[in-house]
Amino acid sequence: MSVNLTPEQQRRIEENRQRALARRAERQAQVRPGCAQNKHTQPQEALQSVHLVIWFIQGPLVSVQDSWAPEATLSRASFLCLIFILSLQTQLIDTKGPCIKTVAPLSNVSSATNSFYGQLSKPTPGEKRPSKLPEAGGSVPAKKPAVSVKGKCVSHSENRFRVEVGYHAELITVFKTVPSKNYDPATRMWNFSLEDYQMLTALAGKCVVVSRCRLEVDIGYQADVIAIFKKMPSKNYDMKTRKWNFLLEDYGKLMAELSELPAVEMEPLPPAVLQSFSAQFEKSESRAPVPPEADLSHVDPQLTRSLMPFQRDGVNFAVSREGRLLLADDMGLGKTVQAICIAAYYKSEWPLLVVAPSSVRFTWAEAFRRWLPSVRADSINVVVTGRDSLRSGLINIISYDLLNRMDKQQPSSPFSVIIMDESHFLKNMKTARCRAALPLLKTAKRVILLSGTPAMSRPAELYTQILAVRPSLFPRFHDFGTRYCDAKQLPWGWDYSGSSHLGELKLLLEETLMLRRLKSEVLSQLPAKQRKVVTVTTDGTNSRTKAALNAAAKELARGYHNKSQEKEALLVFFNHTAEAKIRAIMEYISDMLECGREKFLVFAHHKLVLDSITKELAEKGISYIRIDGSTASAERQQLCDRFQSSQKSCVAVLSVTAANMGLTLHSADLVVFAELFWNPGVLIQAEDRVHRIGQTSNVDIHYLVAKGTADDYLWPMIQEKMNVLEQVGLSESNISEKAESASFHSKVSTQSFYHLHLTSERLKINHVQPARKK
Ligand SMILES: Nc1ncnc2c1ncn2[C@@H]1O[C@H](COP(=O)(O)OP(=O)(O)OP(=O)(O)O)[C@@H](O)[C@H]1O
Repeated sequence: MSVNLTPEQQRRIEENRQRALARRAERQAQVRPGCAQNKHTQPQEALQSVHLVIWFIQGPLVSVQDSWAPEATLSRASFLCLIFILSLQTQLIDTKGPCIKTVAPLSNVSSATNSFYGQLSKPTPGEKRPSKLPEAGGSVPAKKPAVSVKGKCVSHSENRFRVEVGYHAELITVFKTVPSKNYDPATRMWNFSLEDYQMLTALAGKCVVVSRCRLEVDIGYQADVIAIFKKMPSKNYDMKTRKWNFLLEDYGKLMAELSELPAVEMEPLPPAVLQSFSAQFEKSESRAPVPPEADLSHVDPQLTRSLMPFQRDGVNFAVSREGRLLLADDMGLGKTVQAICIAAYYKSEWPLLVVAPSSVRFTWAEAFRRWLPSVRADSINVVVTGRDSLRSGLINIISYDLLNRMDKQQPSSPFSVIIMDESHFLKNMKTARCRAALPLLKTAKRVILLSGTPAMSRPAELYTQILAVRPSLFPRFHDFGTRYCDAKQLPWGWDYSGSSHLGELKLLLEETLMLRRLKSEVLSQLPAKQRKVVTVTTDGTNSRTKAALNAAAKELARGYHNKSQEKEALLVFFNHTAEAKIRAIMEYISDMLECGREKFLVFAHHKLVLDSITKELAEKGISYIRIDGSTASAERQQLCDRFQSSQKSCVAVLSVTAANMGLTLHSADLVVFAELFWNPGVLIQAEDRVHRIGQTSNVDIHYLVAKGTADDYLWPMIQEKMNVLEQVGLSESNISEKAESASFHSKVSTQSFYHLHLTSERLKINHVQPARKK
């Protein structure tokens, strides 16, 4: 519950604050006589400054932002359980050195809305800080490092709070400057009036880039701050976000002015942002310059003539970035052909290395033969075993896993042009494949990363790809993690699994290294994709399976402290779910065939499910292809060709993990997900085997979801991850939000009946049959 401060209380707070500031200025002048007149003299013994940061950790107790606003609604109770960090500037005294002017920005302040900086660390009103324009890799006023002391603010008595913190001499000096100070010998702690709370704290804020040319300031209310905002030529107040935004070219001026305010601490933009938008800080332009047309006269005309206009733009972008980019076009937009053209532009620097998932190595060889007929077929070397040479061809194609083994044989890399297909394979720095690939990428002059889903679940997965293309942007993962992964320090270490400032990350990637076009943007003629969630039941499964399913559900529901135990329990539940869903899956497939859907894809995860489907299709005499982890790379293309050219009913039974990429199966227009998978990127990739260049019909995607199974956990998890990817521009649409919903009840159930809330006109016609009740 919050209690509004009366205007009188607010006035008194402000008066107290001003009085305290004046007293402090006076005292400093006494302690450092030279300093008052001459800012470049420093006292011998006085403490320079103390920097106080307070973190609210108990959200429900306090309206954090309000707590520093003059019209604050600050709860008295909110002082309970406040955690603060006292950061002491430990600059030592040097008679000849300059007086303190600036304070280091605290790197551990997590957000503008929940942190306070101590005004006592600030220059006194008479002191001036140097105002600087941003420099690449630097920030606005340089500040000295601070040391943090952790403690708590706790309710002491009515209208008073006490600070629970270990002994710190400098801190005590600060406490003694607070007008309402009182030392309680019983608790052996200092306590203060609530009215002096603001004296100990300061308003913290930060800038976030919100468009190519504008930044937004995230800060609480303070009249002086608003006055500065209003002075900025490019000021704009966004009524929706209730925040002020400015052109990037005003950033230096804005920061310099804000740094003059004693009770305000602004966190500067990260160096990577300053570096990426450096031209924008000079003069902000809303439109990115169009890359000049690259001279492709030396590339095979067969290839250049076939490029679609957006693909040609992709090549121009790559050349304008000197052959280093992450091409993140939607699946099926022809990244392969663009990559081949970009690599061909740099042919004088070959041999070329292509690293790809093992399942698509031969597809790549085929693509080179098709698009670059000028390269002799025998100069294309597909590495198949660890004993093969990696350097024998002009074009060398190898899988990620083999690369790891080859890397040990061949210490120095001869490759200056490298294509990394499905570059999200590099998402985990700790994996052997990533460790093998990064040194190669480091020495290569041209780095062409391809992925329709560069991050499958969270922003942290982008880091290695950014490092590969632009190593100078975030040399340290932690810097990336604190800004974009909502890094949190937990008792066992840092957690980077979150996400933050996603809009800025998207802009930064687009500005520097990533090109991503969506099908909806560039292929207006490509038909729509319609998703439907079909609820199936597990009725009719045998009692043993049901019992196992229920036991697994209970096990998961009991709650875990440990994430890995919880994951394990979910996996067990997922396994039992597979078995419990088999009957419903089979009925759904039969129904699709019965109602005239002749060709479609069925994705499943468990071998048991894949086996059951193929067994039943074989028994019914329905033609099918199957691609799973055991299918040889060379055989996959033949199976796809068979499916693509088949004129009669044919079902492609595919493993969601082994067949979600590198395949073109657009002769079908329906994809059924018999099982879910926790990684939304994998699901979208799988969908796009059908929704790609060459598709002429609307595409239907059906997700079979069973209530009371692991799907209840997986579906929301997928949705949540999808939301994050959508914000960073790496997913066109949220699977579940845009999906229509339908229910499909098993025929064998005691209540079995067709209850399909059908959405597609075609299905409606086929399914409007008398309800088949038992
Ligand atoms: N300019 C073009 N002319 C003719 N066919 C093209 C062209 N560009 C792409 N295609 C065809 O479109 C299909 C999809 O291309 P490709 O496999 O390169 O897409 P992708 O973006 O790499 O997809 P994924 O991310 O799913 O691997 C392929 O069959 C390819 O041959």
